Amino acid sequence: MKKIAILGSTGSIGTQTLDVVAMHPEQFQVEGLAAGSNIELLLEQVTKFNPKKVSVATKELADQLKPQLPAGTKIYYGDEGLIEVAAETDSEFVVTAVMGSMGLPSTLAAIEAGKTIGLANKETLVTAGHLVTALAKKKGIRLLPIDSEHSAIFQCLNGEDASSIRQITLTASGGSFRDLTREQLQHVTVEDALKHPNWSMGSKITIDSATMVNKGLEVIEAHWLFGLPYEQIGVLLHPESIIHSFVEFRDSSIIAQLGNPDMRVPIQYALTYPERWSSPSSRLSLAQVGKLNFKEMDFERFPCLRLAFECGKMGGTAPTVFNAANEIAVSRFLRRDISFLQIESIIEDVLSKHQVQSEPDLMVIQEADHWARQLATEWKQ
Ligand SMILES: NC(=O)C1=CN([C@@H]2O[C@H](COP(=O)(O)OP(=O)(O)OC[C@H]3O[C@@H](n4cnc5c(N)ncnc54)[C@H](OP(=O)(O)O)[C@@H]3O)[C@@H](O)[C@H]2O)C=CC1
Ligand SMILES: CC(=O)[C@@H](O)[C@H](O)COP(=O)(O)O
Ligand SMILES: [Mn+2]
Repeated sequence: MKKIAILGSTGSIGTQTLDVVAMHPEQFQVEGLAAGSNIELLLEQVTKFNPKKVSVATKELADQLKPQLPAGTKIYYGDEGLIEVAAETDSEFVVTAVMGSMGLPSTLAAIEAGKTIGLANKETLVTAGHLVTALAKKKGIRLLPIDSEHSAIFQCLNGEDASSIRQITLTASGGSFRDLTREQLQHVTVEDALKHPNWSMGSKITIDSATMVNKGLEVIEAHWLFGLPYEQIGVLLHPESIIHSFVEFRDSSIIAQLGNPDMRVPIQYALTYPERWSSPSSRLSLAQVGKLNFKEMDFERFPCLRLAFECGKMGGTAPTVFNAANEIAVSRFLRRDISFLQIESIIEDVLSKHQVQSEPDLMVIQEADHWARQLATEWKQ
């Protein structure tokens, strides 16, 4: 029986992780669950999975939930609560599925405590990839990808190392507005942006997909997970999201991973690695699909992808600032405070004012993150 903890259990990845757990009740024991403010759903999850520790965003929420919890479940809150669930349970495996760079301290704490990581929270690796991967290496900890593209690359590699690779290619659906011109993007709404063509996900990542920031974050995530230079990481537009990503090896063989878009597959693969278990995901019929489409990425149409490559290559605090500015810009767009195209204006403006620091330690990373958030919050046209 594998003992696990889930950070962000009430979100899109968190609930699908619990779906996988529920399909294999003899194989998993849930030791800890951390949520933000959805205490009704957290309580349902506690009733069903009986964790020993839970955490919520604030003391007020913890006080509200506490009287309803079974005697065996302890409750914590805030950043320390998240770290408690990440590092201080009997779990051997932690799924990191909170949204944003707020997941960094708990991910570091889980690694420090010797837990295997099922990594969904890509912002953590973008913000401080050098610190996370160095700590994982020092502790001998595996970072198993949950993000669909990275799970695909991981499956294609199947143990082969970076020296066999000519290039990896991450596929991109193009997001909610892939067929719109930049002119048309001026008038799009939040509701339209939230309609992803292929995946049902949390609102922040759905907006990131429409701006192509998501693919930019994934390029940086791939750099850290697979130890590849940016010159060996490509992106290809693939509207159907059937090929989740592929690897071209140095002998010119290409291996791709395919399947219907269903996050339960990469989540389960991370949880059961190196084994493959049966899954309820619908089978892919290529005969029914008939045809798959591909297109070169247009960096003029999707400038955030170009910015992400530039920040990745610059390194240091550049990706930290790219990510933090984007997190604030997306939350402002979702609050209808700025327009869709102003998301990229904010990222560009904040980056243009940033003095990149190389080899940043955790404190420098946190300062850069904080600085970028403040500028992005105050940004006006
Ligand atoms: N959704 C997907 O298919 C994919 C997601 N990812 C990545 O996975 C991560 C999660 O994405 P997704 O599941 O879509 O996001 P959601 O917005 O659906 O979920 C976010 C989770 O974080 C929790 N949370 C928010 N604030 C806090 C807090 N202060 N303390 C603890 N938990 C908190 C939320 O709790 P609550 O709701 O209770 O407030 C929720 O459980 C992101 O980094 C995303 O990029 C990667 C690939 C695919
Ligand atoms: C499911 C998943 O992994 C998301 O990150 C997904 O990749 C979003 O797709 P696009 O960013 O390609 O629209
Ligand atoms: Mn992805």
